[in-house]
Amino acid sequence: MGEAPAFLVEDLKSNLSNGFHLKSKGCETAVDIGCNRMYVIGDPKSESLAVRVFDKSTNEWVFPIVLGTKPKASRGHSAVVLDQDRVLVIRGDTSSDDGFWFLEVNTVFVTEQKARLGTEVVAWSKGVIGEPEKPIVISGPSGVGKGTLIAKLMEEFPSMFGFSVSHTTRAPRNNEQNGVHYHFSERGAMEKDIDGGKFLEFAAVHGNLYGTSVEAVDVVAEKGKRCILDIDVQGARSVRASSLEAIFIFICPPSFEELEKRLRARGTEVEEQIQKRLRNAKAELEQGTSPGLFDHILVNDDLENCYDKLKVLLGLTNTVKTTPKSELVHVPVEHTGLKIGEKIMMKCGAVEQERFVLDLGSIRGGAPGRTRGLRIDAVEEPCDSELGFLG
Ligand SMILES: Nc1ncnc2c1ncn2[C@@H]1O[C@H](COP(=O)(O)OP(=O)(O)OP(=O)(O)O)[C@@H](O)[C@H]1O
Ligand SMILES: Nc1nc2c(ncn2[C@@H]2O[C@H](COP(=O)(O)O)[C@@H](O)[C@H]2O)c(=O)[nH]1
Repeated sequence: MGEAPAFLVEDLKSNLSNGFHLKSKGCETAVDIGCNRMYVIGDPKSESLAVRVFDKSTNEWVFPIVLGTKPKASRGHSAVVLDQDRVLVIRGDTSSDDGFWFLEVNTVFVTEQKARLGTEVVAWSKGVIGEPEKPIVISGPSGVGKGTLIAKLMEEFPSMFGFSVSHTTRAPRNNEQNGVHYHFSERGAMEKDIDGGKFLEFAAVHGNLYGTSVEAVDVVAEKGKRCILDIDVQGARSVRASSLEAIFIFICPPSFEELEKRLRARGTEVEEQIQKRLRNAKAELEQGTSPGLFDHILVNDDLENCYDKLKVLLGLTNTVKTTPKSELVHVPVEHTGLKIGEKIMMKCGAVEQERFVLDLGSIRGGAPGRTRGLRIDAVEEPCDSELGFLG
């Protein structure tokens, strides 16, 4: 689909038949993606960018289920239809690290959710400039030492890594805090959230439900940190199949006997649970060490030795690496975006001196995660006149 810059609510009024009246003013943007569908983004009463759909074939409003972390309402926004699947929403008065959001209306993920939920669904995916470091998925049987290794990593590199706090229906252990080690949840509430599409992955593990919410990963990314997920093999397989590109590491015990010893020595499980976890460990070890799922396998024999190997494969030896921050660009309240091929030509401000090009040519991912690989390029002067847009 070609260029389709945003138009404001006044335009929408004149486009809608049957005298439909919109009460709100100015804070809404309507985009027509074809197929008799008009998406209205924004609502002055809402703290986030709300979405509703006008079905032109029935002249009725549809209020979709909105999945993903929603962008906060901003002082002005615009929208550019990218294709029949996605709309790029540009928030005004923001910096570029929170300025570009994708509203997915027909992507594979959204289509699946529509079929599953039997209703209209849209999903937000935040646009990330550049190539952030991939999240790290760590799996392995219970008691192998995943948590111990992760704790060491977080302690040595506190500004670099953030832990994805999972939800679980398991009861907390004595030393565990809600919201820190897990979000301890009622099964019903967790199942409802799973049905509502709030989870990136979930699995029944040792008789309880565990899952990674999209928000858990977003919270870490929001802090500019690299996300670590401690999840079981089933969860790792789901993440592999999702749009989240991650590094997958499987931790093995030196022997089954040692695994049992560690699990017992930890003293957190009753005998029945220990037996269950050891039974499950056999299958996990088989799946985890078979080719295809994990990128790296580490044997946690001597803890320090294993930790050193983990640091080597994460490129952390010798130097404390900091994630390079791409240069931030300010997106003012007044701005316009025009789609030309894979690029969005941005002109900013009342006098339109600030200009840049948002390059979508390498984007990947998308809901239920983030859309990565956006690039901001400076505008080269000759293209102003060629494009007849900026000059
Ligand atoms: N290399 C090691 N040698 C000896 N003991 C270890 C080693 N690594 C971890 N441990 C100990 O083993 C026990 C289990 O470790 P940890 O709790 O980190 O396992 P886990 O894989 O996170 O388990 P779970 O999946 O049940 O959360 C802990 O008491 C920990 O101190
Ligand atoms: N699929 C998922 N597995 C998870 C998640 N969070 C933790 N886990 C795994 O569960 C077992 C048991 O953990 P415990 O804390 O009860 O000992 C362990 O293998 C974890 O890796 C999750 O969000 N999804």
